[in-house]
Amino acid sequence: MESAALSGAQRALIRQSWRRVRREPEQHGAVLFRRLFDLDPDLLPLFQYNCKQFASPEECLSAPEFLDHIRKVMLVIDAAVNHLEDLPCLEEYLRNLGKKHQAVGVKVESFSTVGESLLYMLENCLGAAFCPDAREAWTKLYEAVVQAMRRGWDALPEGI
Ligand code: HEM
Repeated sequence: MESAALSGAQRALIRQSWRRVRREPEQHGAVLFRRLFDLDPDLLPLFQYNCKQFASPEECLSAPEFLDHIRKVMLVIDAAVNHLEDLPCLEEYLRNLGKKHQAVGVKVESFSTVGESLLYMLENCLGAAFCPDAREAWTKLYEAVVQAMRRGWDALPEGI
């Protein structure tokens, strides 16, 4: 993972903004996923627990299993923020996470929409404090995370 791309100032901006978000991960994670389903409603059917499909984003957003997924996503972002100086130590975990998402039918392109939703959530939570420099720093960090997950897709043999 390319950690060199993040400057010291960018790492500071990321840590500072995440301090506000991490206080209420479920609430902010729900803003992220509500936005995701607004931008791409076709992602809803990918979330099925015990083979049951959700009838609406609202139903999904109130299911305990999905709330667990929200917590898992926020924990991965938290881990990235806690390892800004050493992102490569997350490489193997993220590559495997990418593989798992491919296995449940996620398309790698959908992670761009997740990125847009993440920026939306940060703006929603931080307001004016989410300045253009902070947006750029978060965009770089998210890209590094997705690049590592993408390598999980690339790692699979063809035809699987
Ligand atoms: C298009 C967006 C996404 C979809 C459709 C999706 C879907 C899923 C599904 C169906 C599962 C398995 C069931 C579950 O554990 O709830 C899962 C697991 C998981 N997802 Fe996602 N996910 C998405 C984005 C993300 C992102 C952005 C992250 C973190 C950066 C993430 C982190 C995780 C984690 C940590 C697990 C548990 C993996 C394990 O069991 O080891 N997901 N995801």
